[in-house]
Amino acid sequence: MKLRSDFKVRLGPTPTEFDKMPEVCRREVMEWDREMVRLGEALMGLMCEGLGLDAGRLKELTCLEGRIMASHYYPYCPQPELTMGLTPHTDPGVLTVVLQNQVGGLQVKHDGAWLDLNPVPGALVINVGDMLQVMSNDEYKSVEHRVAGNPCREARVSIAVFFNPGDRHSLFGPLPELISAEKPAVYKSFTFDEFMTRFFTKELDGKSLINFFKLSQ
Ligand SMILES: O=C(O)CCC(=O)C(=O)O
Ligand SMILES: [Fe+2]
Repeated sequence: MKLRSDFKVRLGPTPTEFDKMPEVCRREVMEWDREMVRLGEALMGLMCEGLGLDAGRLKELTCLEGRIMASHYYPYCPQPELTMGLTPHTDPGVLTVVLQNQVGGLQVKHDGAWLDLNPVPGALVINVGDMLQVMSNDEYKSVEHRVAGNPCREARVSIAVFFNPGDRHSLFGPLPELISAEKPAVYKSFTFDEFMTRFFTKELDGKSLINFFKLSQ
């Protein structure tokens, strides 16, 4: 049984051509993207400041540029306990912004337990992704999340925008400013291309991908 349908659009660094997008929503997608870039820049600035870095550090590293929008449609599921809307995973990129409708089902793992992220009208969910965990040298942790099977007669709809490094071929690793004798690098450096190749060849199971790039301590 198909649990959900997805609609994915590449927004950057090279956007999908306007006339290749479904006509019914192309203007809205472009407008949403413009707002997401503004929001992403503000969020990344705050995350940098939280690490004691210049507010523009992540932007300089092209982290605003690689954007993908994924819309998910989770239909009603008569036996939700037998299935999942989306299996547990962490998002591979830097940050993710998620808009969800009123149905609910998104859960995050906290202290080993799954907590419901009940929808709040007008609110967005912001996830820290694996690349931000790596670049922050474990100061920020990517969040494990999943979506339960939908028990409501109404469909669940969500729209995620993933912020990834636009530069897929340079090496990324813990930022040098955050490495010291007391806090040595936790991860080796790798390209985002290499990271995504591994992401797509493994089963999505929690945090195993990021662990692959850990240096043995
Ligand atoms: O549907 C959601 O709320 C979450 C989607 C998600 O986690 C993803 O696309 O990576
Ligand atoms: Fe996700």
